[in-house]
Amino acid sequence: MADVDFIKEHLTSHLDFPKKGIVFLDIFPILRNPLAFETLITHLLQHITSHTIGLSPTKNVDVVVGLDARGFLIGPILALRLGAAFVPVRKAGKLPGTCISASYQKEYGVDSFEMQADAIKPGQAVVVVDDLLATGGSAHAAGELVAKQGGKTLEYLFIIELMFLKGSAALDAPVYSIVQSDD
Ligand SMILES: O=P(O)(O)OC[C@H]1O[C@H](OP(=O)(O)OP(=O)(O)O)[C@H](O)[C@@H]1O
Ligand SMILES: Nc1ncnc2[nH]cnc12
Repeated sequence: MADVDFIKEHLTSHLDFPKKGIVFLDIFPILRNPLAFETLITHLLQHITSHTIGLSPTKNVDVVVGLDARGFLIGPILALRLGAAFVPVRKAGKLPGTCISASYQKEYGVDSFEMQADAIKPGQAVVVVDDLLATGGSAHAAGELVAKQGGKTLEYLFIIELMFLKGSAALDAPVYSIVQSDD
């Protein structure tokens, strides 16, 4: 698809960042180009509204959950255009008020995520968005936080999926990624 190729052209890779042996895929060149950024957002919205299982003409996405930090660049825009709430999942210690937490292992370390305790209401339909799926640890922890509040994750959305890490196997809902990387 032309739009996928156009998005792909704006990804760059950085060997040995942030640690030796990691090939870091950078999405920021997409955001530097307004047409590429618009293409990305339109692609994801088109996917959500026409393919996300659990949606129908009468059933909408209630909440877009975005992961700290690069999920914050995409999630709020999707939420606004869908007429949905945006809820951040942040690294531990960054959110005020009562929070729920979940810890996770990622491609290069251990971390803990938090969500504000009243952010999602039982039964709400949720999509979780981030820039990249690696081991699935981060997205799994986010899904755990959604489930703890009684939300229903319909789908996990990413710009890039590192296929060799098989992160989608860790998740409790379908995964959609625009670009699949094998190395
Ligand atoms: O599937 P996983 O193995 O959990 O890895 C994916 C996560 O790793 C990266 O974020 P990172 O933890 O580097 O944090 P940052 O966004 O604050 O840089 C990326 O943006 C995802 O959130
Ligand atoms: N290889 C990678 N590139 C960018 N972000 C990542 N997060 C985890 N692994 C990553």
